[in-house]
Amino acid sequence: MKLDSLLTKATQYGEKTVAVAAAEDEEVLEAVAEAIKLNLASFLLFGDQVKIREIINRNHSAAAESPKLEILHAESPAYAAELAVRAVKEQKANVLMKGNIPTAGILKAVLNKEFGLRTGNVLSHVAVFEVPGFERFTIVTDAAMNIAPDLNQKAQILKNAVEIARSIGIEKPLAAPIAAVEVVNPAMQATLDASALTLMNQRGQIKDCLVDGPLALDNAISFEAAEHKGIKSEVAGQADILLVPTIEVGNTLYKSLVYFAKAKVGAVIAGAKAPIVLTSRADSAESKVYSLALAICSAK
Ligand SMILES: CCCC(=O)SCCNC(=O)CCNC(=O)[C@H](O)C(C)(C)COP(=O)(O)OP(=O)(O)OC[C@H]1O[C@@H](n2cnc3c(N)ncnc32)[C@H](O)[C@@H]1OP(=O)(O)O
Repeated sequence: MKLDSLLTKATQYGEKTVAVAAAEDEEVLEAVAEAIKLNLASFLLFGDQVKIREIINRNHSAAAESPKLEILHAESPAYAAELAVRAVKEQKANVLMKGNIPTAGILKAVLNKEFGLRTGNVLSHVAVFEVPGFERFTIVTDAAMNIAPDLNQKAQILKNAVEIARSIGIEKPLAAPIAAVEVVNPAMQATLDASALTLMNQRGQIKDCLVDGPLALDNAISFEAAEHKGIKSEVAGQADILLVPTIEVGNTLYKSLVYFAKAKVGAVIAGAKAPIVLTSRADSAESKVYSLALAICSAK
């Protein structure tokens, strides 16, 4: 499947609004202008209004006059994050997007007890990849938020990924909890958690997906590798979701796919009251637009 299909899908959800925190950022505004051109959403831009206006007038004259764009001044990036988060909480916007503010800064606003977007669930990062040579999407979680999740957190991270998969048309995703080996080794916590998640799925504690693990990365995505090991599994060789054991594994896999495999990616933080787009400077403008499309598809 192609990430371009999400651009079409995202336009079919009626008018959605994205609140951008600290929007005074060249790359973020490039993605906003492109999203407006594609008719993906309307935008509330919180931040330094002089800088925002200057960037838009200089680089995006078509978007400058668009009724889909509103600029709301905030004295500091932290205050812009608070205002953007509040706009989502008050349902003036359906999606939150990070601008020129550190990741930890916006996540702290999202987790704020008074005005944040907590639901009681674990929030987690879900990345959807279009990998050259692979027909299906590959979903990696969690590459960017939860550092070393325990079993309970992994179960919730998986549920978040299943929701995202279903929002883009994968009705019953196949999920592989990834470890270094495909057998249970009591010395490797990832294999113990993977087998518990598999049983939780069989007992109906994790729904709307098929979980089988532990699987090593090769058995999860390659039929040949799985066959070579004699693994009998409905997930092996065709996993839609790769649930990684730690942020280091996920982050390295994410960056390997982008830099070595030239994969395209869109990603969101799921599990909050609304999806959150956390782009970084290193992301391409295309990737930022895919992330916006993914967030719009998964917004309630
Ligand atoms: C893949 C490309 C993009 C990247 O490379 S991004 C770079 C890598 N990512 C990162 O550096 C972020 C890694 N994560 C973190 O730094 C931290 O976990 C994070 C998200 C900032 C939260 O840290 P802190 O603000 O210090 O939070 P804390 O642990 O003190 O907890 C404060 C309250 O928030 C809650 N919380 C933290 N993480 C949560 C989660 N995932 N889901 C739901 N709730 C969560 C936590 O339970 C705590 O609640 P309470 O105050 O005890 O009620």
